[in-house]
Amino acid sequence: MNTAPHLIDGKQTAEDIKVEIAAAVVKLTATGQRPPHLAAILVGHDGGSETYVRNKVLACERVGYDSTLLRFDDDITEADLLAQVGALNDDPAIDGFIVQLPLPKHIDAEKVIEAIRPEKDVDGFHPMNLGRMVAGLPALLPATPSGIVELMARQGIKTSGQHCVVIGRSNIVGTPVSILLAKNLETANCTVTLCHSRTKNLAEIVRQADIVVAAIGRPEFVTADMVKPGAVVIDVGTTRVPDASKKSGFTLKGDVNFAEVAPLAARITPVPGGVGPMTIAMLLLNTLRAATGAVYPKA
Ligand SMILES: NC(=O)C1=CN([C@@H]2O[C@H](COP(=O)(O)OP(=O)(O)OC[C@H]3O[C@@H](n4cnc5c(N)ncnc54)[C@H](OP(=O)(O)O)[C@@H]3O)[C@@H](O)[C@H]2O)C=CC1
Ligand SMILES: Nc1nc(=O)c2c([nH]1)NC[C@@H]1CN(c3ccc(C(=O)N[C@@H](CCC(=O)O)C(=O)O)cc3)C=[N+]21
Repeated sequence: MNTAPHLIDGKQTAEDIKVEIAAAVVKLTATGQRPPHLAAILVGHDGGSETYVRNKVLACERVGYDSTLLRFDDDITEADLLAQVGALNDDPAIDGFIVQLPLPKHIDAEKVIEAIRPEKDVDGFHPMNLGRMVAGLPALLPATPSGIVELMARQGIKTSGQHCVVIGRSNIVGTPVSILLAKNLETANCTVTLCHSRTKNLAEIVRQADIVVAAIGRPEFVTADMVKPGAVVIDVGTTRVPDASKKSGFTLKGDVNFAEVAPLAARITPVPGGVGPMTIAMLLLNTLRAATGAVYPKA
């Protein structure tokens, strides 16, 4: 079975974007400005989070940004974490920062996100940025949803008038991507259905989709019987499933049963190498926009 030609290569597309960003950094620094500076706060020792944060820091170096990683044990108090957020807010050498999720249970993640200054919120999770996005105002857009839109745009996938079924309604993926895809934007104008754990007849609804976006965190949840032949399938899920045959001890699984679904999909994103690298590319792009005052003009 040859599935390669219809793979949506997120890794390559993300590389293309990083080359563009690196060129913009060269231009910026040639005018005497310092390079953009991204900081990340990581609490605890979750393996997945460590990988993503490390990938983000490496990506910064690749495009010529400065980066700072602040690590804390998972017994850090909410007050101490909020103080760290405040320090980054006030640090003129930091253009943008993220607080890696999930946070330990004793910390209110909403409170931490709201404490981030919107102009430094390069994750686009702050209610100000989400609200501006909904209103169609310039905003720092959440990285995974905007990465999905950008990936489809650069891969020439037709979205206008298409029925897109999003599975999952989290604040960081499902809800914002459904809003973006429904907007009157060049790569959007979809008719969107948003499904979640209370959806009745989920399989039947997903089968009506021209475009499926799966963001639930359940490995191989979307099976062949749920997908209309010729549909475009975007797999956001990244779950580490124990695998003794791997040196790392796990395999990264998407929310789509790739072996079953790939043969009948028109185009499909792989995991890894699909949406994940785009998330990082869009985070870098947001950092450039924050550094240059593209959304919130610098004082
Ligand atoms: N590639 C990337 O860059 C990124 C990948 N991810 C990955 O995407 C996945 C989803 O992440 P995230 O959105 O944060 O996850 P959350 O756990 O926050 O949300 C999961 C959503 O899926 C819904 N859901 C769960 N089970 C079912 C089911 N059986 N049927 C229908 N809906 C269901 C939930 O519904 P309800 O609301 O009713 O509970 C919820 O809305 C994870 O694997 C995560 O690792 C996340 C961010 C970035
Ligand atoms: N504040 C915050 N912002 C986030 O953006 C955020 C977060 N918290 N918490 C967790 C989720 C998850 N997430 C991913 C990012 C990149 C890959 C990625 O690059 N994946 C590679 C593989 C990486 C690997 O090998 O494990 C790929 O799919 O090809 C995956 C997942 C961002 N998230």
